Amino acid sequence: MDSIRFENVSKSFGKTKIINNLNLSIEKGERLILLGPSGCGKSTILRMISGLETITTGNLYLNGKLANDVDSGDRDIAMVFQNYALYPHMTIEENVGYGLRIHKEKKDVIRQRVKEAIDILNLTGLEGRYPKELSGGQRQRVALARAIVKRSDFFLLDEPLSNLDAQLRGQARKELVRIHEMYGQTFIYVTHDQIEAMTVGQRIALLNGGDLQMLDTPHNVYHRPANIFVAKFIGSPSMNILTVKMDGRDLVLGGQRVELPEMWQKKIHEKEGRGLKMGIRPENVVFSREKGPYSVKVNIHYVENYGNRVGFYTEIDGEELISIMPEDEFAKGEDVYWNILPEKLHFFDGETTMSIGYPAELS
Ligand SMILES: Nc1ncnc2c1ncn2[C@@H]1O[C@H](COP(=O)(O)OP(=O)(O)OP(=O)(O)O)[C@@H](O)[C@H]1O
Repeated sequence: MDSIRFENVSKSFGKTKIINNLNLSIEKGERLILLGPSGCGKSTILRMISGLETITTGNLYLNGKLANDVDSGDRDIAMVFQNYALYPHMTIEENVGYGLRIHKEKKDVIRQRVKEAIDILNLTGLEGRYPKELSGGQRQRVALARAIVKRSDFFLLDEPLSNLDAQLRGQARKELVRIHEMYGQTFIYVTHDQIEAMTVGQRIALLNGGDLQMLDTPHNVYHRPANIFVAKFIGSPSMNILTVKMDGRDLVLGGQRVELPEMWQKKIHEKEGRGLKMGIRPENVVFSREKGPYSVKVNIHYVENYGNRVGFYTEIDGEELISIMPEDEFAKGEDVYWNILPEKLHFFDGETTMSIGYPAELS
């Protein structure tokens, strides 16, 4: 049975539609990420699950039961917010146990669960301090401890790491996965950080402008993007997208022709006549001084050294193409071959922007 199910759910504020006919089924115990640009409706979805926001049309089921009109307090939910929302006048221990006290749990149960949460989150020794006496990372762990003591079915996290610096975020990501593995609750995690999405998620729901763009594993979202939006949103620098044309058996780009292997010929010809966009990730763009079986000549316009790798920029018919390679091999102004790797290509319908799919040989 699914644990959370949105069925044709829309949400409007006044006349503005924020969520557009959402159908989304989240499995019990799953770690699902809601990812998308600012304002796409991630927090609104989380708030509808928690009952802090109403549903305009459609149905929401929690553990198989219609929950549209169930009060927030009657949904078995723990939430962690971006600003942690700790009570400043309560000690850490009091903050962590607060939800249990409100629910009138027995004193020894509260004591035991609070101790366990404080241990798990490495807060031992800080029990008597107040939130203002903690670092950002410690406060974030208190917010997590306060949520896990509730042992709720649903664990909702709204950008819980966004106030931490990059190093702490890396540690906290592992911490979150560890906690999920310990308790196995259904975990819904809102972020606009693609690294967090890729590393924490078992599945990612990628949204844009209130529409679900793709729901799949991090691997498939990265390697088999459903459309150009998904392809460009995930990955940094983002996927190169070039406007190309097929002429007979040849792919035409930058006035040059490359005969593609048979597997792509079939796939592309099924979709002919609608304009074609070709995608390739920067790490799969290989430049060389030697011509390969599928090559076009390009001129390097710009070189950027990132320390552990180097970005080479070129243009094809006015569209930018970036290559990320391990070594600083080529100079600005140099002509090189772009040796195209057919198994690393993506093709999209130029009108709908949807992926045309992949040859059977690559699936
Ligand atoms: N109570 C409200 N009244 C009117 N508009 C709202 C309300 N809450 C949210 N919105 C609007 O709904 C849209 C989606 O907001 P939401 O907070 O869900 O986005 P988000 O994807 O979580 O964004 P962010 O990553 O910036 O937090 C935004 O345009 C926002 O301005």
